[in-house]
Amino acid sequence: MAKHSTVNGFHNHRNSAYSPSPAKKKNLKRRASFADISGDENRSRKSPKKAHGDFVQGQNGMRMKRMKRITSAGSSTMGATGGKMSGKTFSIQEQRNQLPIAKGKEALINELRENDVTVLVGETGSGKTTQVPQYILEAGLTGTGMIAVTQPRKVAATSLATRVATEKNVSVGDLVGYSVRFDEASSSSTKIKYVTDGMLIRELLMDSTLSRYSVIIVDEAHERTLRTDLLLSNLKRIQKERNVASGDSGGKKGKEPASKLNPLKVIIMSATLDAEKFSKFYGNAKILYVQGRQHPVTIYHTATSQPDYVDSALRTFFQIHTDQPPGDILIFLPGQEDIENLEKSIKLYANQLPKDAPGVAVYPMYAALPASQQTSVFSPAPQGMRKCILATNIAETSITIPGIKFVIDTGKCKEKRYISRDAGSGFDTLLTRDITQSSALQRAGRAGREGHGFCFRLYTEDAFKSMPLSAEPEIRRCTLTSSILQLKCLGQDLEELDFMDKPDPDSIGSAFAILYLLGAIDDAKKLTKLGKQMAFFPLEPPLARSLMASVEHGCTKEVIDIVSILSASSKLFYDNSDNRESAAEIRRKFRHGSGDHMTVLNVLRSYEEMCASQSKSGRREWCRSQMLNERCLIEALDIRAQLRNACERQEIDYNVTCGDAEQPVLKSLIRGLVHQSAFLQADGSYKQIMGPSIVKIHPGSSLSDKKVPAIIYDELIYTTNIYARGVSNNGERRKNIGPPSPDGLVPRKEKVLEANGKTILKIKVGQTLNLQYRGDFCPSRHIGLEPPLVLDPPPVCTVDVVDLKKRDTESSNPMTTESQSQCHQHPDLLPLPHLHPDLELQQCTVNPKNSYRKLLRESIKTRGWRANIDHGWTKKLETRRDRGGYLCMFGEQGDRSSPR
Ligand SMILES: Nc1ncnc2c1ncn2[C@@H]1O[C@H](COP(=O)(O)OP(=O)(O)OP(=O)(O)O)[C@@H](O)[C@H]1O
Repeated sequence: MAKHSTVNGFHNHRNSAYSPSPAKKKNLKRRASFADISGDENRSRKSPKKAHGDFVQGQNGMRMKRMKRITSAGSSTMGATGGKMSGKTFSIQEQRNQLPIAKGKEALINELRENDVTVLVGETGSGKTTQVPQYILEAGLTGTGMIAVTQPRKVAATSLATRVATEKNVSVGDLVGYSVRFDEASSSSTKIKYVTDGMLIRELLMDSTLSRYSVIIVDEAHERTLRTDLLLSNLKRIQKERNVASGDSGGKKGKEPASKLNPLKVIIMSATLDAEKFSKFYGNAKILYVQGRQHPVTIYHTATSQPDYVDSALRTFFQIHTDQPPGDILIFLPGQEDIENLEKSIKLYANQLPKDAPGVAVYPMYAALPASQQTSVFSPAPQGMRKCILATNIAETSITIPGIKFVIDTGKCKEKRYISRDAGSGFDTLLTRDITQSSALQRAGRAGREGHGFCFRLYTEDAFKSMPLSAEPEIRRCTLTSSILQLKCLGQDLEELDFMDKPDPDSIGSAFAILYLLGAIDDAKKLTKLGKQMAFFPLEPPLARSLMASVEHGCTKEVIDIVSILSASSKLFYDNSDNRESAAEIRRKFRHGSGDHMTVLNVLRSYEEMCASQSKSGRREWCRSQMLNERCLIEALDIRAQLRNACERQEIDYNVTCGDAEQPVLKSLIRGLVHQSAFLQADGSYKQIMGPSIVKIHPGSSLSDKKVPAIIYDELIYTTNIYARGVSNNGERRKNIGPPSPDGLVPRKEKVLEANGKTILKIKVGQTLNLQYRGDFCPSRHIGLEPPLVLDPPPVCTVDVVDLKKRDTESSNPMTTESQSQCHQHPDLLPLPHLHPDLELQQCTVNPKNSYRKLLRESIKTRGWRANIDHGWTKKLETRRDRGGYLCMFGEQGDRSSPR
């Protein structure tokens, strides 16, 4: 491979076997409690002193030299297996025995037996994920319980279960199974279950101590997904309940179980983990280290930085393809768009290669693709072709893709991030950014699974060194709505949980506001009956709320269809900027005037009609001709079956239909997407109801060429602009609202009160005031809880009046307890904000933005009202200092806009 030092200007800085980065080595030295189960005596002398626990010498330990010998022998004997089952089993067993972790098996088992919590660090490919569960099972550490191995991604969970089932010579779902969202393969004989971390969190709702499991292995913990963090926190709690009589376990085996519950062992694993941090979180748990990897990976860096990483990946690919021996290539790119572009270019240039050159089979791999298409990458390349997989970081951890010898790493990824802008009013979006050192090591680790591998990094070694060691935990950068709801069902408060890293108070405030709007919590932040029902469905809270609303509106059948499509992992309309217009033309017949939600319903209806008369190939052809993603439809039907099942258990009749009427469906959707609404501005753009962002309708939407007064949307994506995707018209809805009357929402006119010669106005204005949420945010006191249902009348019309003189008495509350509860039950209306008796009034000088003022003026004019809104009333805003974010505006008498 010396030749590679010139490829695309690459430097081979490490001609030796792949080794931990300098930063990682430094980390290892800092360890408090350290045991080397590889049994390398030389290393053991260098290891730092243990802080507690014994230093364990692997009984079957191996030395580095010996490992290298085994390594090279192994690389030449392994490969895609085939032939008879017995031969295959033998070869796989041989393969297992050669894994670095196998040499320390005895020592590892002893450590796991001794410790309730263990942090296990081992290089990629050392055998942690596939072997540790099997060792535990073989050693009888599980008792009658099961072993759960968590994975951040579905594809990893399913492919690992398949691999380990093969190693055990059983079918998937038998001794070895998996459970991922909307898919499960397990039975009463399952002892090892690969699960996504999200699924285990869901299991907590049913069984708060996860009593079915004796061992829970949290794999790839370095990714620090939100769910992993929730799990880590809960596992700590569960161990306290299950393992020890009282106090902190300190990661040590409890002597006296507190109850009859079986004790739980927790193992935290990764190749690139800040082991000390995890150890500390679990009371200085034991850290074990597996030295070595089965096959070396040679890493190359570019001599200069490569700003056009797609072009650079293209050139590197063809240099490998034309110069290097057989072996498949895995290219890491940030997202779908880059993958599609590179796929096109590779196919184009591959056609121009000399006739005798091997062909190229390109496979894209990203989360939005259907599961079956994702798993097709595991099949061998067609005869005489080189497989080229273009993947996002979905392929970064845990998985072994047979045949991969070369990895090209662009050094970029997309990261979900909460765009806060103004606190509490942001949204999650995917942003392209540089990867971390952890990711780079994981990506390199995908080569060298079956033999010597090579990784070409499209960035310099200096760039690698300047990357952060690991990513910011998701809990610090994403919305917390779903997690808070799930925790509420467990009787837990996110703010009070013991996390490795505390979540951001602004994100917590925003999540509470949304849950309150959805009716999942009340104004004391208590879980409502409705919230509990919502959490029962494996859906994001907004979609779960829409489903619940459909019961009231008599359209459960239609809403389940729509949310099933929205919950599928791939997109129904699979197009890009090149074919968008032609695709829109072809799909015109499905288009519904109210927007994308009814449009997808039309598609699903047509698909089902067509399915009744068509064969499998006929269906595929129909979808192809309509430019529809059949995988999404198939998955949606599967999800629908599960949602119907869940409905049955909740005693909800999922067959209730509204026929062709769209209003009930839209009403239900609006109820769930209440916080994802925007209204038209004079310049044709849309302004968020909750939040200050200006958004445009995505060009792929059926409403992109329309200007409706208000919209709801499924998601916002952030590119050159902020685009709303999955858009429907919220306008029809407004006509139905009318003046808020019975149900305790007394018409405002009658609520005009005077206090000390002043008319006191309470105005709900949405979050346009840039108010800050705080950790102890109380939604009902928040002026920003304006449901879009009251868009018309526009925001100024939602003026409510509060008698400040009476604010200390119960009657001052514009909503009595009774009326509040009525409101909660009312499908269309939410309680008006009200003054709380213990509210201390403060003044602050937050003014609405000019744009808001302009909007008010226009709104008032439209309704034929008189108002002098530039004067006076915007000047004062009541707020409570420690809470921020409330409340009332005052105006001099006469300032108030009032109906004619
Ligand atoms: N599906 C598979 N097909 C072929 N070989 C596999 C497969 N899965 C695992 N292996 C083999 O087992 C080895 C160990 O895999 P395992 O997933 O246990 O490693 P690991 O230490 O958990 O590493 P990582 O953190 O990178 O997943 C791989 O390097 C590969 O040789």
